[in-house]
Amino acid sequence: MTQFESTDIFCRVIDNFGDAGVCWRLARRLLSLGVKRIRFITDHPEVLAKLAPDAEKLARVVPWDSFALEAQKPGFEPADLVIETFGCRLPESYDEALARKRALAIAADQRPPFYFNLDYLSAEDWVEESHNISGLHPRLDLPKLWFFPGFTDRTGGLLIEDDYEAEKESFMPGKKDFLASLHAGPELPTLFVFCYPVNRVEALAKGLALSDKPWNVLIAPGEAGDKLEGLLKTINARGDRIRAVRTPFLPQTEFDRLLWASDAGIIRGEDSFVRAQLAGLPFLWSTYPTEDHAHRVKLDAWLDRFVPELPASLAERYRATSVEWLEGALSPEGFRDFLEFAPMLRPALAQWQRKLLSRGDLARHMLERAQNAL
Ligand SMILES: Cc1cn([C@H]2C[C@H](O)[C@@H](COP(=O)(O)OP(=O)(O)O[C@H]3O[C@@H](C)[C@H](O)[C@@H](O)[C@H]3O)O2)c(=O)[nH]c1=O
Repeated sequence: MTQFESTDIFCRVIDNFGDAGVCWRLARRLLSLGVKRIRFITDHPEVLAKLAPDAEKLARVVPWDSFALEAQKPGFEPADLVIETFGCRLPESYDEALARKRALAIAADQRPPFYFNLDYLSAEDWVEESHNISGLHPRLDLPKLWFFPGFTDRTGGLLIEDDYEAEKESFMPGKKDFLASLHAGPELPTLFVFCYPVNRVEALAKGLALSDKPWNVLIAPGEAGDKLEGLLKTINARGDRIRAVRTPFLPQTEFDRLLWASDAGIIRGEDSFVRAQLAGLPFLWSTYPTEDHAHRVKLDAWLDRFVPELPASLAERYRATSVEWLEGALSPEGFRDFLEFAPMLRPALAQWQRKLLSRGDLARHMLERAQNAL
């Protein structure tokens, strides 16, 4: 669908996997929509390599510093479509080359390059006001468009593969085999846990022990997972009811399987949060923790949008559990309660998922926006 031949995506990794995770998912979407050449410029290529061992086959992955030097050389050519992510600030040499390319194109009456800043996801109201707003470079004649992902029609939407539903459908008959391949019990209810070290996994461990069912617990790699695994070992020493499984770090293209195979989840950050919603998985969100407590604002904003989908009997229960989990105040009984009511969240989550799908895909919206500017 695209008239853009080349794209440069700039990705700085603050920490963890979400920055590269979102940028790479965007890159894959753009490739599937017909963008031919992608340069993926990142200060942490090793994070990308973990998420996408095949990245080099699909894009040219370039370390940030060497690219900044490359951009200073005569004859350097910026892409037609340029995507800064999360306000990561492009090398000055690149902005200058881009401004030159733009000026030349305009002088020759040709299509100028298009420049986005793709920002973080939030359900807060201000996002609608800030989305799709153009700003100027402080020094150069170089406009840039601020694009925000989001949950409403007045935002850019979410990254959603065209074949998302088909992939899920073709996975589901093999769900038990997948669980068995992870050494989880194929017949047991399954909880997936991917959270931060600040989150109080003690409540999870004790709540699982209180549940009247034995559970599989798929524990993602990381410090919080190490702690949960240790706690579950102690609990199992007293009863051996919980099947704790450390999952390997799966390539991003396989990450959804963990969600599809689960009955409930603890997810985090931005990308796994979106994927859980697309999967219709009952979850508690470990919002990325920040010192200014913006994580609580983000959670409340999302709950304000989602909770009205729930029947009255569940609405406050889900909101309170979500907030208590984020604030480290959830009791073991509260978590056991979540495990019990999680299946009842499914119909509302399915309705929410349909709404998200109907809003269309962020990458497609970006391409349409850039093309409409021509
Ligand atoms: C556990 C696992 C995750 N993943 C992927 C899924 C996601 O793309 C990525 C995790 O990203 P997230 O869910 O966003 O969580 P995250 O916590 O890793 O990412 C972040 O959150 C952002 C909001 C912050 O800005 C970032 O700085 C960063 O901290 O890792 C795999 O591909 N395989 C795996 O096995």
